[in-house]
Amino acid sequence: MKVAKFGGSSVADAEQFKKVKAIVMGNDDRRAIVVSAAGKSVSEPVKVTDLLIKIEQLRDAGRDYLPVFNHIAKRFVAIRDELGLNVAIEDDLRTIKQQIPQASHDYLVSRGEFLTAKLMADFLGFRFIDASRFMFFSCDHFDYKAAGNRLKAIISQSSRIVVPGFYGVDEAGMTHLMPRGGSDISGAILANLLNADLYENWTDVSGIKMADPRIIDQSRKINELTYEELQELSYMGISVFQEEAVQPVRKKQIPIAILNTNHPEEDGTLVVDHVRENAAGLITGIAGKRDYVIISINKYQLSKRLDILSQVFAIIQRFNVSFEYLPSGTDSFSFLAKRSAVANQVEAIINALEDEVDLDSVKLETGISLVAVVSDQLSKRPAIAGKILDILDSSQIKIHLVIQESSDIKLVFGVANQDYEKTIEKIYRNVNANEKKLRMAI
Ligand SMILES: Nc1ncnc2c1ncn2[C@@H]1O[C@H](COP(=O)(O)OP(=O)(O)O)[C@@H](O)[C@H]1O
Ligand SMILES: N[C@@H](CC(=O)OP(=O)(O)O)C(=O)O
Repeated sequence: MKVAKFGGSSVADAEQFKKVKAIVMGNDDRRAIVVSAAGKSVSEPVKVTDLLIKIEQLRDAGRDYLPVFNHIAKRFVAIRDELGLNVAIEDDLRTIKQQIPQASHDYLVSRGEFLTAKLMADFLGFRFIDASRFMFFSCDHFDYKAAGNRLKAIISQSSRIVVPGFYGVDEAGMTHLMPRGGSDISGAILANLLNADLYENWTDVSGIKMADPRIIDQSRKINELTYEELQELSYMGISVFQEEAVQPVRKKQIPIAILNTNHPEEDGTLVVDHVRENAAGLITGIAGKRDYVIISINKYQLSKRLDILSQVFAIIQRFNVSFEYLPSGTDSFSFLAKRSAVANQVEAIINALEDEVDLDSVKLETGISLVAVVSDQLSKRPAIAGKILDILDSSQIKIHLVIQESSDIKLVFGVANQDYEKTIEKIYRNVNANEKKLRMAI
C-alpha cells in the first residue's frame, strides 16, 4: 500500500481537491491520505496556517480577529459547496470560533489541517481519522509503539483513511504541533506505522530540482537521490520536503516519491538508500540559507586551550543562543547562527567574550549566506570540492568560510548575502555545462 501526502498547494481550493481525487482513485493502493491545510492559490495569497497564526496574534494584541476567521470559514464552506459535499463544516467552524479566546497556539494553528482533512475524507469517501487519536508524542518525541498499537486498534488492513497532517497529541491530551512543513513528517510517520511500500509526497513541482527553481529557471530535476542527500538538502533550506520527514521512512527503507499534483503524468524524484551508479550526477543538489552572522574568536594555539574554550562556551550558554555550525582551526573557533536567532544579543555576546576571556581577538561578520553543495560523490571524489572552489574563485565570489562536514556528502560555503543567488547560479551553470569535462578531470 501507498501513503500519499498532499501539500497545501494541492488542497488550496475545490479545483485542486478534484485533482487529488483523480490521483487517489487512479491507484487502488493509495489507501492512506495525509493532507496539509489549504495553502496558497491564484485567488488566495495566504495559507490557512498563516491566517490562523494571524488570528492568534490579533487575539493576543486584543484586536478584532473575526474578519480573518470569517475569511477562513468562507474558504472551507466554498470548497464544500463547490464539491457538493454534505459535511456539516459549519459545526466544526463554530466549535473552533468558540475556542479561539482560550485556544493554545498548537490547537488553533492545527485547525487548518483538521478542516481540510474532514472535507477531503468526505470527497474521497474515505474514513476521517483525527491525528489526535493516534499520533502520540511523549516529551516531544514520537511514540511509535503506542501510536502503532492504537492505529491497529482503530483501523483494519483494508481501511481507506484520511488523516490531517502537522499535529498529534501529547501525554496530557493536548494538541502537539510539528514544525512548519510538518505534514511531510505526519505522512512519513504514517508510512512507517503502516509499513507502506511507498511514501508519495504530492506538491506543486515535478520532483526536487538541482537548485531552487525560484533562483534557477528550468533547473534540472534530480531523478534519484539518497535519504541522506535529501536530509542534507532539506536541512539547508529546500522547502519542498521537511528535513525531519526523512528519518521515519528511512528507518524502514520505504522509498519516497516527490510528485506534482498539477502534472501527475510527469516523473518526479525517487528517494532511496542507494542511487543507481548511472543515475548519480557529479553534484546532486545545491541549496542555501540567507542571513547568518559569524562570531570568530582567535587565540594562539586555541585548540589546546580547553580552559579558554570552556569559558567561551559558558558565555554562549548564558545567552541561550542556538548556533548551527561551529567550525574550528588551530588558533580560531567560529560560531555561526541565523541572524534572527541571535537578534539583538550579538553585541552583548561580543562584549562578554572580550571582557571576560583572555582572547587575541573577537571578530563579527554579518550578512552571510550559506550555500551547500550536496552529493554522495563528494566522499568518493574529494577533488569535486576543489573544482567548486575554482568556479567561485574565477567568478570573483569572496568565500568567507568553507565547512566540510564529517558526513562527507555536504560542502558549505559562506558568501555575502548579495552574492547568494550568483553563487548558486555559477555553481549550477558551470557544473552542468562542464559535467563531462569535470568527470574526466577528477
Ligand atoms: N530544489 C528545489 N526543488 C523543488 N522545489 C523547490 C526547491 N527549492 C525550493 N523549492 C520550492 O518548494 C516548493 C514546494 O514546497 P511547499 O511550498 O512546501 O509545497 P506544498 O504546499 O506542496 O507542501 C516549490 O514550489 C518550490 O518553489
Ligand atoms: N500547513 C503547515 C504544514 C505543512 O506541511 O504545510 P505544507 O504541506 O503546505 O508545506 C504549514 O504551512 O507549515
